[in-house]
Amino acid sequence: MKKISVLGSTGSIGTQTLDVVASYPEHFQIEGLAAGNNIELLLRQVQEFKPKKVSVSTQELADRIANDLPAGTKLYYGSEGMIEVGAGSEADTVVTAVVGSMGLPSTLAAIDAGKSIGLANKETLVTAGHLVTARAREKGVSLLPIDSEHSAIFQCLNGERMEDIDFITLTASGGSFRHLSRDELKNVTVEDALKHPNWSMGSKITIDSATMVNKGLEVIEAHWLFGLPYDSIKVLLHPESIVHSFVQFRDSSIMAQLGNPDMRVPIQYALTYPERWHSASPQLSLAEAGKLHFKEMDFERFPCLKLAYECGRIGGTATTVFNAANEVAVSRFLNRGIAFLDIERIIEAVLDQHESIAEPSLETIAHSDAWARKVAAEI
Ligand SMILES: NC(=O)C1=CN([C@@H]2O[C@H](COP(=O)(O)OP(=O)(O)OC[C@H]3O[C@@H](n4cnc5c(N)ncnc54)[C@H](OP(=O)(O)O)[C@@H]3O)[C@@H](O)[C@H]2O)C=CC1
Ligand SMILES: CC(=O)[C@@H](O)[C@H](O)COP(=O)(O)O
Ligand SMILES: [Mn+2]
Repeated sequence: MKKISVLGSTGSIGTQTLDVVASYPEHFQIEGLAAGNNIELLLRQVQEFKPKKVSVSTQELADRIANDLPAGTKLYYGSEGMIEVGAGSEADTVVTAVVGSMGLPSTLAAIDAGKSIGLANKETLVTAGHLVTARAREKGVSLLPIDSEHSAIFQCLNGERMEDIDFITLTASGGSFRHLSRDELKNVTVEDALKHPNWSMGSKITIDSATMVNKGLEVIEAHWLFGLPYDSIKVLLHPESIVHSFVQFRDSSIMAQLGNPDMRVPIQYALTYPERWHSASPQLSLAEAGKLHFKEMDFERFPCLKLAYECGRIGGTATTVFNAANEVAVSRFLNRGIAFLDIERIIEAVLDQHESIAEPSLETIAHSDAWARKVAAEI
């Protein structure tokens, strides 16, 4: 029996993780569930999966559900609550499915407690990749990628030697506005931005996909997960999202991982690795897919990707600030406070005011993250 805790159980990745768990009740057991504000869904999950520990974002929400929990379920709240549900549980694997750099403390705590990490929360690696990967190495803890592109690369690298890699390529759908010119982006709406062509995901990552920040975050995520220099990480437009990513080796072979756009596949792989179990996800038919398309990335059309590479190459707190400025800008856009193109304008303006600090401590990262959020909120 594999014991699992899910941080962000009520979100897109969280609910799909529980779908996978529910399809193998004899092999998986839920130890802990952490949600933000969606207490109705959390309570339904508690009834179904009977976790020993649950957490919500605030004390007020905890008070509201305290009497609705079964006697054996312990209740926590806030950042400490998430740590309790992950690191403080009996789980073997903690799935990090919250959004944003707020997932960093609970991820680090879970690593310190020796838990395997099913890593969806890419912002933690962008914010503090050197600390997360160093701690995981020190503790002998696996960081198993859930992000579809990174799961693909991880699968392609199985049994391979790093010195045989020429480069890896992350595929990008192009997002909701891939058919629009930069001029046409001026007046796009939040509703249109939230219509991803291939994937059904949470709102923040869907906006990141439209700005191409998501691919930028993923380039930095790949740098930390696979230890590759930025020159060896490429991005290619692939509108169908069927080839999830690929590796090009020095003997001119390419290894790719393909499948329908369905996150239950990489989630399940992270939970069953190194085994492969039957999946409820429909098999991909290449005959039905017919043609697959690929196109070079246009960095002028998608300047946020260029910015992400620049920050990655600078290193230190540059990526922390890139991520934090983006989180604030996306939230302002989703709240209808700014226009779509203001997202990239804000990220750029915050970065212009930042001098990167190399090899930052956790304290320096927290300080840079907070500084970037304050500046991004006031632009
Ligand atoms: N969705 C996808 O297909 C993919 C997502 N990812 C990454 O996975 C992560 C999760 O994304 P996604 O599932 O789309 O996001 P969602 O917005 O769908 O879900 C976010 C989850 O985080 C919870 N949460 C928010 N604030 C808090 C808080 N203060 N305390 C505790 N929990 C909180 C939410 O709770 P509540 O709803 O209860 O408020 C929810 O459960 C992101 O880092 C994303 O980049 C990566 C690849 C694919
Ligand atoms: C499902 C997943 O992994 C997302 O990160 C997805 O990749 C978003 O799609 P694009 O960023 O390619 O539009
Ligand atoms: Mn992805």
